[in-house]
Amino acid sequence: MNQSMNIRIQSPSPSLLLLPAKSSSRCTCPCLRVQLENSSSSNLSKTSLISRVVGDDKIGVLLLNLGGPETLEDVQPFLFNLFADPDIIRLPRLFRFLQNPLAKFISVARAPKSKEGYASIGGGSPLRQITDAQAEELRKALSEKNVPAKVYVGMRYWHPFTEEAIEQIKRDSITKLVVLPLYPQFSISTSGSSLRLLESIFREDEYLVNMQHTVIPSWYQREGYIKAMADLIEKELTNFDRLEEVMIFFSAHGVPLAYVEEAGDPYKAEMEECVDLIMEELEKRRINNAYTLAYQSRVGPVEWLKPYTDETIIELGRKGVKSLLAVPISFVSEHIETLEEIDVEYKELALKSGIEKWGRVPALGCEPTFISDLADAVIESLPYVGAMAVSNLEARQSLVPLGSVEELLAAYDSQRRELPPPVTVWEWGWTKSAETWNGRAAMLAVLVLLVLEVTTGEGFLHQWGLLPLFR
Ligand SMILES: C=CC1=C(C)c2cc3[nH]c(cc4nc(cc5[nH]c(cc1n2)c(C)c5CCC(=O)O)C(CCC(=O)O)=C4C)c(C)c3C=C
Ligand SMILES: [Fe+2]
Repeated sequence: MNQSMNIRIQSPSPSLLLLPAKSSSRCTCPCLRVQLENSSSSNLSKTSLISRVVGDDKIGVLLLNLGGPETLEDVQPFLFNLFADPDIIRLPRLFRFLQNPLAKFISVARAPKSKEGYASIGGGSPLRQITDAQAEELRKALSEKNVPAKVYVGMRYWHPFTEEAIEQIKRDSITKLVVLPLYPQFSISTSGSSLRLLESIFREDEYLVNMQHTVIPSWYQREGYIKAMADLIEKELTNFDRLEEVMIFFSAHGVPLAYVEEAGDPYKAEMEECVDLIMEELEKRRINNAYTLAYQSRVGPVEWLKPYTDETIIELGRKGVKSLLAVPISFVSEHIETLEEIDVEYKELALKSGIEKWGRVPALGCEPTFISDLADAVIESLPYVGAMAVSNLEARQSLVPLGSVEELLAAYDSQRRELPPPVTVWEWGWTKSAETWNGRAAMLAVLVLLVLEVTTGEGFLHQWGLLPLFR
């Protein structure tokens, strides 16, 4: 949808500038392009141009990520933070007051199963450690490209929280900031949620008003990233005896279907395009294997993006596929859903379903081609000085459809406003206020029942077999 998405969010103040993440090898980013074009006539080296862009500024890069529990005790509060996010559990405006009680309920109900998963991968998520390492490698890569920068990590649901990173950015007196979500593809539930939080922090902070900043909303189309993914797949294929018979199985984290179909989340379109680009790159290397894309890790009772990974594995086994290479595609670090769900659960399912040889491509982590490409993305997106930034922004806007992310978030919000409530009880009343109070009373009653169910282990959800849906 938005291969060259770039817009300026029209927020009160300050605005977040969203820039496209162009490929370094065919950089069309006007700010740098203008500079580089000028350079050939004035014989300035690329290095001195970059140092002119950087000037006396203190450059910061903020990596946004999900965060994960570091110990088993962290699991329930981490899940609470996740489910308390209105971009993860979407309640109609009338029922927003139930967001936290509901998050409490679901986090308590889900914690035992999640803890088992985290216990099986060593007692906690590796996400903080890996993201810190990526930040350090990115800092080094930027420094090698003559852009001295500090790189910060801001997690959405666990330490170091985005708020903590922002405080450090202020303490370090950063003057130019590039915001880089570590999700290759944009989803309302991941980058969207982090950017929404960031916008609310920026809006209320006087220091941040004066700091230039740009956002790279997604970067799945970058040549360096695509090549790095193709490299990993190519290497892993060599572990199979008859590599031309291996089915390349892209498994992406799912999102509820309504995000895409009703709220305009570009996630599915970006994911499909990303897979196509990787396969095109492999074809250039004469690797023409069959491939498929499916979605994993669904949570809760609603429909998610299909096909589901588990159902697809069973189907492939039934069709006689014998060798499968799983490729986690929506995330660039190892995490619970690669280490436990793919490596243990899906592998077991595949072997049971008749697949004889199973392989898995590792997550990118600190792979050098990838990190170097991220550094290029940052350099191409550096907020540029004063009026130049505005005129270049206008130039950029003429290259691409305007307002993609803004429209996306606006569409999402308006859809949320129009959503019918999850239960119809609030329509009992015959005045607005009666409706409101009827609704609140009914939801509270449901909550009390839910809490009783969780504490006693008995009740209507268990009877209807619904509780396991949260597990
Ligand atoms: C692109 C990646 C991700 C999308 C999209 C996404 C959406 C999404 N996730 C949940 C619920 C849970 N996610 C959990 C963990 C988790 N999610 C992602 C990535 C995406 N989520 C990662 C990388 C991780 C693992 C972090 C780690 O600790 O290693 C969890 C907790 C784990 C568990 O209990 O299974 C939940 C719950 C929803 C509801 C959602 C979209 C609405
Ligand atoms: Fe998730």
